[in-house]
Amino acid sequence: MNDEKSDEIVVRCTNLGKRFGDYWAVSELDLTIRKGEIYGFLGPNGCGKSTTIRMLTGLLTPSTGEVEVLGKDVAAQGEALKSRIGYMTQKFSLYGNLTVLENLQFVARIYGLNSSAAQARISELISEYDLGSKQDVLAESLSGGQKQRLALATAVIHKPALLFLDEPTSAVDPENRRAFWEQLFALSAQGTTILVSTHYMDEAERCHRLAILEQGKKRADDSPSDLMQRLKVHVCEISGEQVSALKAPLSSLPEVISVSQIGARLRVLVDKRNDTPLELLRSKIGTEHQLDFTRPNLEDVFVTNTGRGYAALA
Ligand SMILES: Nc1ncnc2c1ncn2[C@@H]1O[C@H](COP(=O)(O)OP(=O)(O)OP(=O)(O)O)[C@@H](O)[C@H]1O
Repeated sequence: MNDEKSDEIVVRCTNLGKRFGDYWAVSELDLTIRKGEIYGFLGPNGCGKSTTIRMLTGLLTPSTGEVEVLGKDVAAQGEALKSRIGYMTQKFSLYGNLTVLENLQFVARIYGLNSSAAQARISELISEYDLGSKQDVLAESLSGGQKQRLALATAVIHKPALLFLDEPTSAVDPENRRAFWEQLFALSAQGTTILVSTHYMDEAERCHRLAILEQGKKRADDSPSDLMQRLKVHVCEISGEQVSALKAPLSSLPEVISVSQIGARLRVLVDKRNDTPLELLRSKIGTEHQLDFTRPNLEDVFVTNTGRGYAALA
């Protein structure tokens, strides 16, 4: 995002909900997303990320609520928005039996670019997304990372103001994921607003702002650093011999929200309403192990805003 933060609101929805039969896949969702932001939806499988994105793009009609995108009411003016938004799904909607170049030419035609504009834009994208050596290769023969780059290139061919990415990196390795995020930051710096769904913490941490979703409801919504700062738990770490034996006794403490093992260490989240967490844990584990506070991370935010953590701290 540009350093100069924009206040222009690109997506606003209130009380958004979607019911399938008796089941509310999304409910009571309020969102405000500003120009140039990379806004993340973080949540487990089935929490309603794709359903929300499909409602925001106008592909799915909401059961409740209103959605305004780029200043237009999606229900009434959805058609006018199509040329201003881009959408990339986890399945990379590419034509496997067309080459890289043919995929780009085809999508350029769909968006109504005339042939000289299309040619110029396609050469720009081929160079920007490093597809030069692959332009005559069938899309189905590309590697996961190359498919992802081509899918992003097709999603932005018409320079959309708003880009929706539904779990765009689930099929690629960490190096490709990092490179992909560099491309997202470049788009954001040019003013493109990006909404990205993910269940990867490292990816969520890169977003300017995040909504944590669970069972179709928004549990929290802020910048990753503010979410970490506002944690309702103390984050403690225990190291030493055979820490796994400590898991059960620590979990039995009502003040302990979660205990998770990371290698030879235990990460223990203690309700912040307890003022003396180290004393509390020490009383349970004895004197053999090292015990101290440690820096919070986004996983702590996730654990405390979903499931048992959410119920215990609400
Ligand atoms: N067309 C549909 N008919 C019935 N139920 C649906 C439909 N689409 C989604 N659902 C249900 O709504 C819930 C939310 O689904 P959604 O695909 O939005 O979740 P998600 O967070 O994107 O999950 P994932 O990470 O697995 O893609 C799920 O329980 C799903 O089964």
